[in-house]
Amino acid sequence: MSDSKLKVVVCRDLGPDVMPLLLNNPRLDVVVWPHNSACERKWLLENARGASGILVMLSEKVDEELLNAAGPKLRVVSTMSVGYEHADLKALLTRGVRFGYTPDVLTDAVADLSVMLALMAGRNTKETTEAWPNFVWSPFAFCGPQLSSTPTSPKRTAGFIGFGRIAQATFARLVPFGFQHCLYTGNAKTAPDPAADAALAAKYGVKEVRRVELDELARESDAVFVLAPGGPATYHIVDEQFLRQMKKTAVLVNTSRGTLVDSDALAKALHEGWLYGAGIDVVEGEPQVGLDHPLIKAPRCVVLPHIGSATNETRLGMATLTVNNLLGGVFGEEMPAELGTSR
Ligand SMILES: O=CC(=O)O
Repeated sequence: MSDSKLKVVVCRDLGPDVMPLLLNNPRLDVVVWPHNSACERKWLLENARGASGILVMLSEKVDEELLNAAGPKLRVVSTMSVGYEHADLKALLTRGVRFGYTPDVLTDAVADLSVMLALMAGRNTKETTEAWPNFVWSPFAFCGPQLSSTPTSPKRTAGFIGFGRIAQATFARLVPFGFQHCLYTGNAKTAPDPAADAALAAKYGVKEVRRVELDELARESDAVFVLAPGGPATYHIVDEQFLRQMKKTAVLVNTSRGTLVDSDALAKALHEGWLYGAGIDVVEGEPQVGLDHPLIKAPRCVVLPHIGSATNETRLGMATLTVNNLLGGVFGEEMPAELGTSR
């Protein structure tokens, strides 16, 4: 490596549309993990030495060990994710290392998938897709609760654990399904704000947007969406007590982090019919999830392999933003989405 070039380490090849932004930059020496799999820790620690920038995925832990291995030239870590539980922000801050992430670009894709999972959970998708070749049609086979409101059951309430950008985009999609009530749990450190709730209700043209306690949300919601960040504060926030209070016709959707839902409790709830169904994009223990995982075996439970943002448009947007964050940090310029400054 020539001394005048800045070294950047990239933990996944981001493909022909995005990699040239790095590879064609004459001021950079680019080191890329050469396999289509999660980057090996040993390789990362060895190659990080002397790097000015590191581009990571959710699978790479950004901790003291990695920052020490990189050393004092490190200026920026850029993650291709909106979540950042894998990064030790205190350790980054102490060293003055900037951190980029990918908010906003994935909001619509994850909101789309959240609604899709709510529909799939109520319509027995797991059982129906496994029905052939022994399926015999009958009038009430596979019937489940309807997500949209009906003349005989007009009221629909959505409950959101976490009410950030993705949750609000999800609610906007549910309004045409007849959801006139929106309940959400807020950050315990901030006070409820009825005026802000009334403004949101007016924005969506619905009867109610209201911050509530977890118990009321469990009792009143027809569809519960888990959309809060992971970490110790939200660990198993959906537990047996929560699930026992849900309506028997309700569905639960988790598109945030597997750790928010107690998998054993949810499996038991589905086996015993405390709620109707579940749509899960993130599970505890991923990506090492075997067929013996309690949620894979649970009835009326659709489990996807963490594909919330997996559309062509969104993943390309995320990859481009991640690289632009890296470039901004490495060259001491503005980063389009720097944690702490971008929102
Ligand atoms: O889970 C996905 C992300 O954090 O981007």
